[in-house]
Amino acid sequence: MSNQETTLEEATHRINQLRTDLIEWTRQYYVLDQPTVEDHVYDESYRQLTELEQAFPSLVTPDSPTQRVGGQVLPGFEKVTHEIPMLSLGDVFSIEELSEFDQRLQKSVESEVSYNAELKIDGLAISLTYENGVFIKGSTRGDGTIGEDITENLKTVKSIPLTLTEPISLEVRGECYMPTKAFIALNKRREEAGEATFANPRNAAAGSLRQLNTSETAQRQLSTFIYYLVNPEQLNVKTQSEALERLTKLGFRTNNESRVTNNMTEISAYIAEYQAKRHDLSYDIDGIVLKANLFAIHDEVGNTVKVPKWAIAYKFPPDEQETIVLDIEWTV
Ligand SMILES: CC(C)(C)c1nc(N2CCN(c3ncccn3)CC2)c2cc(C(N)=O)c(N)nc2n1
Repeated sequence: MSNQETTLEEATHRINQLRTDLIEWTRQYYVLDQPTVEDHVYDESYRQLTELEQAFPSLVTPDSPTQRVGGQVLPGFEKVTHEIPMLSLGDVFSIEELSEFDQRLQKSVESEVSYNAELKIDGLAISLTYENGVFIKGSTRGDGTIGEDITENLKTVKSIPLTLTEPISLEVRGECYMPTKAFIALNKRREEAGEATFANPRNAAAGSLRQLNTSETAQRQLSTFIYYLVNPEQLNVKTQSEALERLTKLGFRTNNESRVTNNMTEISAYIAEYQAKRHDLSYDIDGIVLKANLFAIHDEVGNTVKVPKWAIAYKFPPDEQETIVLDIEWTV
């Protein structure tokens, strides 16, 4: 059927169906890592949606997948103030130090402290704000109080939902990262083009989000793991593990390897498991993050100026690969 014969009503119906399908297929592929349609099916629907939106521009919506390709060259990035500061994390480098942290925390609260153990993704911390379920602002952590508005770049990151499954207003925080495969391919392209390569995926992710040409960001295959719900009481969520489940239901990509641990034995087992599995993952991690699971404990112990007293990062020792590289650089 050629466009001039398509009435506005038919186009509206067709565009709505195409957009709904493409949003769901994007979620399955980029959020759940469980695609259900072949690429050519996705591509054909995407082509039809683009064609119809060009013929009927009034029918384009902010959450249409066609709005994710970027294409603007931004003059710069506005500053954003984080109303609730993005804290840093204290870190420890041994099980003994971790145990001291655990004992200190256990002593300072009545109840038994269980922790939500999470992989520490080696990316860039971001904040995402939604109003009535629509993505309206995304920013970098910056110095924790002032970050940069990178909304247009984050719209090109396919695992970030442009609309939530519920029309609620909230802020979430997480890590934006470049999967190892994308990092290797990017550095290969840059090397072939005679450009400088990135030292590691974290730098590559940071460089990709700082691109003023948003279509360049769109090609960098960035992904996200969301790990923090600001104001969990607003959603009547009591623990970190529950918050992650809620974030997943809302449409965010969360990391499946998180686990509630009830004592140092379980924590040590989690650390050993992921120190061994570290290089089998499709992304870089540099340790694990332990958070008191009950939010009531967060309120009870509070934060210091920079870091929460209810969370700690355990950093893995640099593995032999990193030290060898260091040696080579050192000798050179
Ligand atoms: C919400 C809290 C503060 C407990 C928190 N803070 C984090 N970070 C703070 C320090 N950050 C930071 N970044 C740059 C400079 C200083 N600090 C980078 C994020 C977390 C990072 C990860 C991760 N990487 O996978 C994670 N699973 N949970 C986190 N949770």
